[in-house]
Amino acid sequence: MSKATKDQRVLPAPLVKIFSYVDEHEKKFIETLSQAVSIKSVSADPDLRNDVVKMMQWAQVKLIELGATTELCDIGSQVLSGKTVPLPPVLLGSLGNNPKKNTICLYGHLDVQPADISDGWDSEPFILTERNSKLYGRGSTDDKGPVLGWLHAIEAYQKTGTDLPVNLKFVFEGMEESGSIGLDQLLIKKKETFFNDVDYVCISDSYWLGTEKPCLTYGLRGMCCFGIEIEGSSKDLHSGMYGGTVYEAMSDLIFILNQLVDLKGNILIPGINEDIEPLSDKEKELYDKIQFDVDAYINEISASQPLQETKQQLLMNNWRYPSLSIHGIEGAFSGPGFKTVIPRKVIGKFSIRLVPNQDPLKISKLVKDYIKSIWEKRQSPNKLEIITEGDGGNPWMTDPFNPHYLAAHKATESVYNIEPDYTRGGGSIPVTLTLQEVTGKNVLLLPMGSGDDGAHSQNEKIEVRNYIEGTKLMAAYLYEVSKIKISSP
Ligand SMILES: NCC(=O)N[C@@H](Cc1c[nH]cn1)C(=O)O
Ligand SMILES: [Zn+2]
Ligand SMILES: [Zn+2]
Repeated sequence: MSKATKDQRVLPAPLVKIFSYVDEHEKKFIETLSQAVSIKSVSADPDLRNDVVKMMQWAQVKLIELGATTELCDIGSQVLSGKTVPLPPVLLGSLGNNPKKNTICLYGHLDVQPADISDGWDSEPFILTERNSKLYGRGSTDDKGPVLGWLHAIEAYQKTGTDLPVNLKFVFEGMEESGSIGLDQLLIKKKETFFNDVDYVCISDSYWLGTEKPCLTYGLRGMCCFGIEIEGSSKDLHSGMYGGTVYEAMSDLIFILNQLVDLKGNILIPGINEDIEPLSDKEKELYDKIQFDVDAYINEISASQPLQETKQQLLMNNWRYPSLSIHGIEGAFSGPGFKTVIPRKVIGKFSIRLVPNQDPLKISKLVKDYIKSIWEKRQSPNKLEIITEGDGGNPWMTDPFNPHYLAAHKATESVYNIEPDYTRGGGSIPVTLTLQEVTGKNVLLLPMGSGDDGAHSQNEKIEVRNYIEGTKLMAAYLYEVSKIKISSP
């Protein structure tokens, strides 16, 4: 038995039951997301490291409840803000080992970006709050909602008595928002064992371009994070007593930060654009076809105007050219009012998003050489140190015209009754290229959330529609990907 969807597209019979189950369990699925959001799994904060561990253990219980075999893998420790802290374990899981079924590896992350109501949230970031069919909370869309989507899609198969048509391998980490430190080494170690029978990899950790049209993501930028540490004295100083008598660390830092990028976003580091792939006519055409409303994009964030005039230029700048962003200054006074102090040590933090062909190590060297050359000119007696976070993340891009993307395309049509757009993303998921390399198989990025979800920002949310239809999309994807005939080598 099968059922026709709105525009008479025929929905395969197992999906009819599964979709109904998902609709009937909307409240329960939201409640589970609310539990996940309540765990403050901020990977950047050493004081919250236990919460990230708790989050990983919570997810392990969920996988076990679905019948998966699991392992929490120790990946060592890191030095964070001067303290040695253990890295959160990576959760690996397996469900099913039928040699006749395709094996799909699902990756997601359970750590989140920092958040505090004082940053300007309208409700507590770690209490999932529903307003106008939108679920607000840190991690709701990045990436706890999508991870739960997979678990709920599997539950829907099981509870409706539908045979899960694929074997699954799970890779859930707790350090993605902090450079995925330690993950690559573990995955490379497991290449011949855990990953040896994987046929496809799917990651749900990107977003639609806009708010209405579903997308399949086929490219991501990479990333390098830097800290410029300048130390001027052994303690903060009264600016009345010491102002005019010492070389100030903050002025040195601003001098450097101001020479990284110009008003139009051009990166001022010599050689930075050397390896960027030239734009072909074929690629140029792709940007014309994409549905993207520049005004809506800019209005949604209440910015005054875009950096580029046209849709095409804006998309290219976000997807195929590198960008440099300055994020903050550790050690600088940032509270209300005036604290008339000269900070003793400041760390300016910035990152560069990298594009295909750019190598994080090469870029790192260019950046360090450039900062040293500026520092030389400054002739300050203060101490300078350049800090990097991990090894940086590689950019990733795939050719989406293959059976795997076609399966996701069909799944999208089953749920949304519309063909997805094929888009790239400006963000980074460092593990994408590693998963492609350790499995030797195609990686698909299947977004659940919408372009205005505000990941990393105040009032991050996922719409109930995206959460629930996205769960159906994952179930439909597992159905479609199971149908791909893979010839044995
Ligand atoms: N949803 C993916 C994501 O947000 N990734 C982060 C990765 C990151 C953060 N710090 C270092 N790497 C991103 O900012 O793109
Ligand atoms: Zn994410
Ligand atoms: Zn993120």
